[in-house]
Amino acid sequence: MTASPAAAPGPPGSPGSTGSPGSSDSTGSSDSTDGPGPSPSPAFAGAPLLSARAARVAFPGRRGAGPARAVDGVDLGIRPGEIVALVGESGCGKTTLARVLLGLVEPTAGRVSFDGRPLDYSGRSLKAYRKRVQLVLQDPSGSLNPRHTVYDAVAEGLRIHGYDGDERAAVAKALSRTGLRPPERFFLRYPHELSGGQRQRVVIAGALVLEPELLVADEPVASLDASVRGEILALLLRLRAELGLAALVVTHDLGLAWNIADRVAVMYLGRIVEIGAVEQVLTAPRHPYTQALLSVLPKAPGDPVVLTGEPPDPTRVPEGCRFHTRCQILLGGEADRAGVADACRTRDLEILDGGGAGGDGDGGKDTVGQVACHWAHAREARGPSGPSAPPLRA
Ligand SMILES: Nc1ncnc2c1ncn2[C@@H]1O[C@H](COP(=O)(O)OP(=O)(O)OP(=O)(O)O)[C@@H](O)[C@H]1O
Repeated sequence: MTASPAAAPGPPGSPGSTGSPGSSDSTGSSDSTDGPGPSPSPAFAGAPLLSARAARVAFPGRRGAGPARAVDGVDLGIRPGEIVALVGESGCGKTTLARVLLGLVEPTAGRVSFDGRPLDYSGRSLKAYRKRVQLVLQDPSGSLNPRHTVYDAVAEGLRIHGYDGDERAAVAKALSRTGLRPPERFFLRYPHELSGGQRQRVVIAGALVLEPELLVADEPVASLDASVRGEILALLLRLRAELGLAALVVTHDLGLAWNIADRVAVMYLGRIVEIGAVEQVLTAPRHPYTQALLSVLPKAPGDPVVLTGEPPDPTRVPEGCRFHTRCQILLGGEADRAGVADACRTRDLEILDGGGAGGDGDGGKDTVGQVACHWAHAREARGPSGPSAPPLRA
């Protein structure tokens, strides 16, 4: 086991609460990485493994309200072996988007494709799809049945999918992959006999046993002690290195995104408003919303951006840029000075994500590459002599 700094790293100014990959738990496994910070991003080439194109999900609204546009025009591609972190405040649509990508919710518009083929929502092919894309939930205590042994918990997926190979060998292999070794020592244990980190490994083994190509991990370390978070992050990175496993990691925690992701997608009110390499998005954010999220981290430079205006409500998505009613750039007059205030109030932008390869300006009228912000585009088009970078305050 590799010793690692006690404090987690994270983007500049992060609280350091995530736990860096390589910190220890009692598992006796050997997950470690070369140290804190974003792992060097491999080059991801070729077509996305999993993609959403203009995906929308609208739920019936509360009485008297319009439909809740939980996912409202999302374009995202995840390439084989790539780890994408999906971040944003509570209620922005992260879980709904994750459920769309898992095939648990059929989009009301747009489409999801896997391996180049649109998802078929009829029973049999959906079942086959769900083998290839597995979910890891945030709370191992909640997702493990206390009356099931580790063996049964891990074998459950095999039984659901009618696996006809050597079940015992498959369970042992999955447990081994998560660092629970020797696996047989864990077969007859119950969840209450395990540490939190070991329970999360069992949950991950239950996902791995079907040999998926992509994991959707919903807050995978949120319920764990800081001391074991790093172990689980290191495990996910090791699985990517060894198995080429891709992952979408849904999280509120920008420190976690920094530690694990190749790219970060920032979601606001049902739509991805910025996406890019983790180093770029978390150290040089282009969207005012991303800037605001980063500004409230405890050690962030400058003053925190206090977002004013109506809290986001998916039954009342504003006309124009969906962030404009709270945008510190528009409200502070910067957008006027850049000559884009009218566009902010009248035109929303939709990101076209090529799964890591896209640049800006690759779309049609109201679509852009990596940041959905008129002001950011105007500023960047004018270069260093254009309007200055925003102060990180309201
Ligand atoms: N089944 C549903 N019926 C109606 N509205 C829903 C339903 N599921 C989600 N919503 C609404 O859709 C919006 C997005 O919810 P979602 O759970 O996807 O957000 P989230 O970003 O994952 O939030 P959190 O981080 O708190 O889990 C919320 O306003 C939520 O109230």
